[in-house]
Amino acid sequence: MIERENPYICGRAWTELHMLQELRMKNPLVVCITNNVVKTFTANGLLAVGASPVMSECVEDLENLIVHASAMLINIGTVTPDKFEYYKSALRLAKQHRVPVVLDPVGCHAGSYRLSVALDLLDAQGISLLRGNQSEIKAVYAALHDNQHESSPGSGQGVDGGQVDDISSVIYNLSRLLHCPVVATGTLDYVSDGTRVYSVPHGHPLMTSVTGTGCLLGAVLAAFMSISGIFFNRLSQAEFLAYVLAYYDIAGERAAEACGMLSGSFSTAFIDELYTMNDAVLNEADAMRPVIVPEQLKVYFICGTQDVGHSEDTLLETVQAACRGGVTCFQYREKGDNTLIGIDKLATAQKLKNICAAYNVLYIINDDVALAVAVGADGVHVGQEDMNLESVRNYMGHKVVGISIHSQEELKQTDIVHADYAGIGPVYPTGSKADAQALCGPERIGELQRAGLSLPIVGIGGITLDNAKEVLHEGACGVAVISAIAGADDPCEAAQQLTQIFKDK
Ligand SMILES: Nc1ncnc2c1ncn2[C@@H]1O[C@H](COP(=O)(O)OP(=O)(O)OP(=O)(O)O)[C@@H](O)[C@H]1O
Ligand SMILES: Cc1ncsc1CCO
Ligand SMILES: [Mg+2]
Repeated sequence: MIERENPYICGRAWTELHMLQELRMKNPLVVCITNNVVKTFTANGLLAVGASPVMSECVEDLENLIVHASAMLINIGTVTPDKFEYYKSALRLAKQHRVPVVLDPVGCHAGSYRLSVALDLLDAQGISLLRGNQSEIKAVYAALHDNQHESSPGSGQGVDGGQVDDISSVIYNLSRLLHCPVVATGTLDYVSDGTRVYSVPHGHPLMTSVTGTGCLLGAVLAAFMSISGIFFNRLSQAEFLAYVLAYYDIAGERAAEACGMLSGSFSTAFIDELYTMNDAVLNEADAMRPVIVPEQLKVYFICGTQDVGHSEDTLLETVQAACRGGVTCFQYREKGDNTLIGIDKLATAQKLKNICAAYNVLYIINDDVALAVAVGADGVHVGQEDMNLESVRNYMGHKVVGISIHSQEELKQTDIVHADYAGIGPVYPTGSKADAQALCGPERIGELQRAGLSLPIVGIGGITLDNAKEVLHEGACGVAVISAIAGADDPCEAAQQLTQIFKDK
């Protein structure tokens, strides 16, 4: 986290994260129902992190343990029909006792029996987090999304996986389908809570040269799930999990150095690093990076009190209705005469954050970087006239940064590496922006892409149900609207109709 004074929090800065300290203080009991290959490594790894492991193999035993359990891991690595029955009973017991469960669908890309086991467990609705390598996660998504699993012959691979091209979209969509966060590991790790997506640029290839680093990660994530609640006023679920991944992967990097790059010694060195690491590493490192997937930008609603008769109540009602209608992203933009400032703006921004959180809607603040940091928004959107992009990135850290671009000249002047998505417009005439630039038409989107703009793009300005499709056909991932929703008689219905254009695109 960045240490910097913020006018909205009266000179206070972010305090440090103490995730490891909390975990070690709690010393959570993690019940592991795991495969025969990795039991000792998993138990030693959990002890090194500061959790208390117990491996359990039958319901009679689990009925006693569950009363004291803080978390559970179900890893299907050496599944048998009998064990499958046990997993189902374990899941039922965990649900009864409100114990969070991490599912590791080991090898489900390699064999259809494993896949059907993983799908049945997910179908039972008690899984709190799904963690697999990228190939496993992709197999689960393909089965649920395309109904492919019955005929799938398997990949012909072992339990290890490869890289998957569109893995960030896969985990975002899968997390929304399953209503639980999803972690996919590989060269980069990815996590989504169905609202945000982060990549974690850490780890070491040696982590794949010993078996069980993924399996242990599932157990470590389970341990951290047991303390996640105390961080939710500061971190989203996705950020919390990304910090756990960063901790784990940085331990892998340090272990690779320490063991002289030898795979046999790596396991021991890795346990040592998990044991000696402290919270300082999370407060300094480039722990995670934001990822914007096209689906997050589909229907992007922008609103402030100026758009709804200067009434805070109407603003909150309108945003709630839009969220109910299915918008994927909301930007709080308070701009113009007689709009909210200072403490009033802060209070409204906080209420809007709570509404977005309740509906899995990405929450972005317009222009006001300090406000975005103060309320812990998911990101900020800035124009060409605002703070320069590199400063915005430094201030926002791993949060999303959006930038408005109107022309090729502006694209050339923009330090685009610091942005995560671009807003392009005005594509059509609009009455919602007093200082709007010259009309650029939807063609500008394709033109800027051909000129090298590779960020996800949202079109903006005068977009309605009637012209929205042209904007998508030009290459935008989504449409940003103000009046099409805020000015509608029924904002919920207006939002719903805009989401429909993606169904028959
Ligand atoms: N090429 C790589 N470079 C850096 N780190 C990697 C690489 N591949 C995997 N990792 C790290 O290794 C750990 C395990 O991920 P992996 O995807 O190998 O899991 P897995 O296949 O389920 O492992 P297993 O089933 O053997 O336990 C993660 O922390 C991940 O970040
Ligand atoms: C190698 C292997 N086979 C089944 S489980 C397992 C451990 C890594 O997932
Ligand atoms: Mg695995």
